[in-house]
Amino acid sequence: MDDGFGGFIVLDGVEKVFDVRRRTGFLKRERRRVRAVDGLSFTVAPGEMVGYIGPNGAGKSTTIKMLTGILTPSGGRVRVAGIDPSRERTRLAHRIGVVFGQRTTLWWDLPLIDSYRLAHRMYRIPDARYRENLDRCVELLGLGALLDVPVRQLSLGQRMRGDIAAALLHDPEVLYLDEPTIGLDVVSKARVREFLRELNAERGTTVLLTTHDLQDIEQLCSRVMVIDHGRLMYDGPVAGLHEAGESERTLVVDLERELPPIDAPAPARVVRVEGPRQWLAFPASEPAAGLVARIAAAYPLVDLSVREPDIETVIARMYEDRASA
Ligand SMILES: Nc1ncnc2c1ncn2[C@@H]1O[C@H](COP(=O)(O)OP(=O)(O)OP(=O)(O)O)[C@@H](O)[C@H]1O
Repeated sequence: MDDGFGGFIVLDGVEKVFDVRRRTGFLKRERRRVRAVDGLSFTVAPGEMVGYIGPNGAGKSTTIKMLTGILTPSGGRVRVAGIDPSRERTRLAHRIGVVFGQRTTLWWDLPLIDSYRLAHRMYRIPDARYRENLDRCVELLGLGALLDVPVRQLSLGQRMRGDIAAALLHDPEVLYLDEPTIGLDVVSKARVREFLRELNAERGTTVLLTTHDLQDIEQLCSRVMVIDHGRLMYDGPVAGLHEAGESERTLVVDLERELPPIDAPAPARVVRVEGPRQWLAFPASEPAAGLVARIAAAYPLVDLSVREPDIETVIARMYEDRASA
């Protein structure tokens, strides 16, 4: 639903200030105001899948909490599906799903299926709809063999898939994901990403994704927002983020023997040599294939891998660029 302001999720000049009291002596207390979100405005259209990233303490969780109605903004206006989250938290709960990678909403000592049965009753999901959604999640997330296993016995990847299913049984139109791939192995990450891609494509679910893993964003989102000190620093395509931060990937090359630094075509260049291993930096916006082919043709190559830039580095470089502009 559009609320007349051109978005499904709308933030307009939103602020959140925390009053923090700190003990500084026997009877002394110091009051400090933390401006966690500082005049934040953005809109997300229905069906968009948007990355929401920033360094630690940037204000991401505070934003998500205001979007779910857990926290009330100190100023400005928030609307999700036309609903003011802090005023109508319960009504909104039927329209949104939330997954926190670091916490589970599942019942720890009970078999996985019991948490789903509870959600069925709590959200008053019609029986046929519940069955259909459960079957779909079980199939796509590979939960079949896990339904009767107590949650505490699940691996992190299994638990995360279980949590994602729990957030989707009531057919939410919006899904907030906070670090959904944190701590997962490569296979589990790929499975979670594939599922989210399908969910977004087939159901048109609007997704707001918070993560420290740049690959989550690159593989899932066409748009990314960067927040720092509670303010929006960047809002645009993922490729533009690399350009804005001039971020670089690293090609790690293992040669048969120790050799002088590889003669790489600019702007790629060797940044480190350790015995037969060499590290080459190259622009993240360019594919690695050409560089790899050139090196493979001219050098005795044993192995290679590509390392992605991390979000903190990309954002740090954005700052450097702005400071020197
Ligand atoms: N309940 C609270 N009381 C006081 N200060 C808070 C509270 N919640 C958050 N803050 C402060 O607000 C700022 C933003 O925190 P927030 O948790 O939103 O950041 P974040 O971007 O989610 O960080 P991270 O990536 O570490 O989770 C931080 O300075 C944090 O210490």
